[in-house]
Amino acid sequence: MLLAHPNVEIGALTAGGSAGSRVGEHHPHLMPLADVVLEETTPEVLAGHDAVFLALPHGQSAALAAALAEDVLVVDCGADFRLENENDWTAFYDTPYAGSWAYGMPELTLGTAAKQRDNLAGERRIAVPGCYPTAVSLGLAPLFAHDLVEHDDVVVVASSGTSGAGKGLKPHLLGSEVMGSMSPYGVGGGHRHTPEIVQNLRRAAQGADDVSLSFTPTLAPMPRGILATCTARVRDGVDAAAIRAAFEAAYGGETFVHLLADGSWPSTGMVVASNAVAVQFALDASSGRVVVVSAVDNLTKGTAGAAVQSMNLALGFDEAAGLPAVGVAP
Ligand SMILES: NC(=O)C1=CN([C@@H]2O[C@H](COP(=O)(O)OP(=O)(O)OC[C@H]3O[C@@H](n4cnc5c(N)ncnc54)[C@H](OP(=O)(O)O)[C@@H]3O)[C@@H](O)[C@H]2O)C=CC1
Ligand SMILES: CC(=O)N[C@@H](CCC(=O)OP(=O)(O)O)C(=O)O
Repeated sequence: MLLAHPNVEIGALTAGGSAGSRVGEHHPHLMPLADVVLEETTPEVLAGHDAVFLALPHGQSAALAAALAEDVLVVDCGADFRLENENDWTAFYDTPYAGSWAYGMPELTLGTAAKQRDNLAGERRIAVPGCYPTAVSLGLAPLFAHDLVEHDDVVVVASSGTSGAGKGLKPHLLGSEVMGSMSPYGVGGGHRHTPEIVQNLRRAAQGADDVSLSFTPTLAPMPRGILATCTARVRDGVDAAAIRAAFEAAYGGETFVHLLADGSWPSTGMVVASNAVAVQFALDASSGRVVVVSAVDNLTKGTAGAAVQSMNLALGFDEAAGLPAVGVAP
């Protein structure tokens, strides 16, 4: 995305164990960068850039960021600075709590009158959201902002492609284990994205402290994409027109988040390789629940796209610069 960005010149590209090798050995599709040699990830190598993107394993960003100048924009794709509450961090991560930064989800509605993008202009430290929290929070936030659902009866099941787990070797992620099979993980409140989603829904509901969530991730045999199916109990008297109005108020003017036309449902295929979010809902009158389905590409809107969009806002560029607004088909 940065290669296609009109305001960006790429500087140092750094790595861990791969330092010293060529970009083309790891990412052959990045042909213009094929012969660039990856450097060590040190404050010295990163110095002198206007913006630095970190995409390190959790817990490794804080020390590096602290060694970078305060006027340099640092965008962290890891979880290190996403959570405001130290107890939430220590419950799910095993490194010391490092604090929280401005949260890089511009379209998150904060009540009915503000968006998270208002908090990103001019920022120099930004935490990129997790991929599941992106799909789930953008799907549910308008309902919380407009007070249409009960806060304490939210159930989410979401499927992710395997690239969500990174490229490291993991026993359950061998091709032969994943292909032709779907499986749950982190069941029973065990996934570290649960507090991040709750934090976002609380922000949407302007600080409500009674939000609770049952979240179950599942691994799907596809390279990329997340499909989140979210349900919540609607408040008395809430009808489909009120729900549609809430989504239209939240996303009517957005470039990347789309409430689909009636009868059309999100799929991961329709957002692959784009920064788009596809959302649709149905009111299930028999159960008194609204069902919201949302789809994102975990590697675009779910990480790198959100990082570039956040940079654009922080540095005053066109918010959509360099970002693919539509995906590829078939
Ligand atoms: N994949 C996804 O869908 C999403 C990922 N994220 C976050 O983005 C970050 C990167 O994710 P992803 O690319 O999938 O993870 P990977 O595990 O695929 O890559 C992590 C990279 O970090 C490098 N690295 C590890 N330790 C160091 C170090 N000490 N110094 C410098 N580089 C190091 C490794 O480089 P080398 O190979 O050279 O050792 C490796 O390429 C993570 O924080 C992840 O949580 C966020 C949202 C979605
Ligand atoms: C399929 C898969 O394993 N997905 C990852 C989520 C990746 C991501 O967005 O999250 P972080 O940035 O918080 O790592 C997981 O469940 O841990």
